[in-house]
Amino acid sequence: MEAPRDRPYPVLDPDHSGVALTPDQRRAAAALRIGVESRAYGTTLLKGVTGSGKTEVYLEAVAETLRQGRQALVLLPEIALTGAFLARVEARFGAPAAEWHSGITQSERRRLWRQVAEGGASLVVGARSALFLPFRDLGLIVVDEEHDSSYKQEDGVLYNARDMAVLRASVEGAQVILASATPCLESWWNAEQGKYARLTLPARVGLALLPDLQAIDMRQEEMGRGNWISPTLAAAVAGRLERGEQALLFLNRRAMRR
Ligand SMILES: Nc1ncnc2c1ncn2[C@@H]1O[C@H](COP(=O)(O)OP(=O)(O)OP(=O)(O)O)[C@@H](O)[C@H]1O
Repeated sequence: MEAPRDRPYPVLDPDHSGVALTPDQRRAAAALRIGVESRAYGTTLLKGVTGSGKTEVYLEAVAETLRQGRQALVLLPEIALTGAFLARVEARFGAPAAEWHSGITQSERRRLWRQVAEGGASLVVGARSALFLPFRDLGLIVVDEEHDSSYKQEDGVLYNARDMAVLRASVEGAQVILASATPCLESWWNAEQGKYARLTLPARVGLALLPDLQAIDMRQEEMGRGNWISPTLAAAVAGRLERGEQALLFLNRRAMRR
């Protein structure tokens, strides 16, 4: 007897809602739609500053995949698998996507595994291991924040989900979209070589302004012995504190092992 947990996922409506895209977004979405329509393999690097509307654009490619009756997979770095993204997908397609990550229960896993194989799950949002699900007819893989180091599995079987996505898509006749504001060098090089198509969203949507950025060249700084904060940075922080404001310093948590 079929257990209730093995019921199919709700059907997503590719035309449920959507924002009016900007001309840059429209151009990028049209190129991605053509790729999906081809039902053939292809990889596109979708580059755009934070807030340039990359997600809206790749959701259009997901919509086209659904129209084609094929399945789509959106990979997110583990940490980004938040309710906010799932809520956004649900608002776009009128029903929730299937979720795959380490936090779901064993029975959900079983349900998803079976439904993916039977075609009862048309959109999966997941962490890197979702790449190994037995999709019946996979038409699109989106790797969001493709530069993120959490796509690298470093214990047991070593692999990078970004590369596996490209490999799987080439086997399945599917499209890959690598989305990032700061693509990794490997993807950039593949685009330069013409192996990947490249689409760029040059501007933020709406009135949002980019912050002022300044790179400090440490070779030009007069660093005291044992000091690792440059005088320029120290002065910038002090200036903010004097004005009663706050400052936040980020450190890279994951140092590359040598
Ligand atoms: N054409 C549009 N009209 C109105 N709002 C839009 C449009 N495109 C995107 N937005 C909104 O702008 C914000 C940023 O868009 P989106 O998340 O797609 O950008 P992004 O490039 O994917 O950002 P990130 O790099 O942070 O992932 C979102 O709140 C989104 O709903």
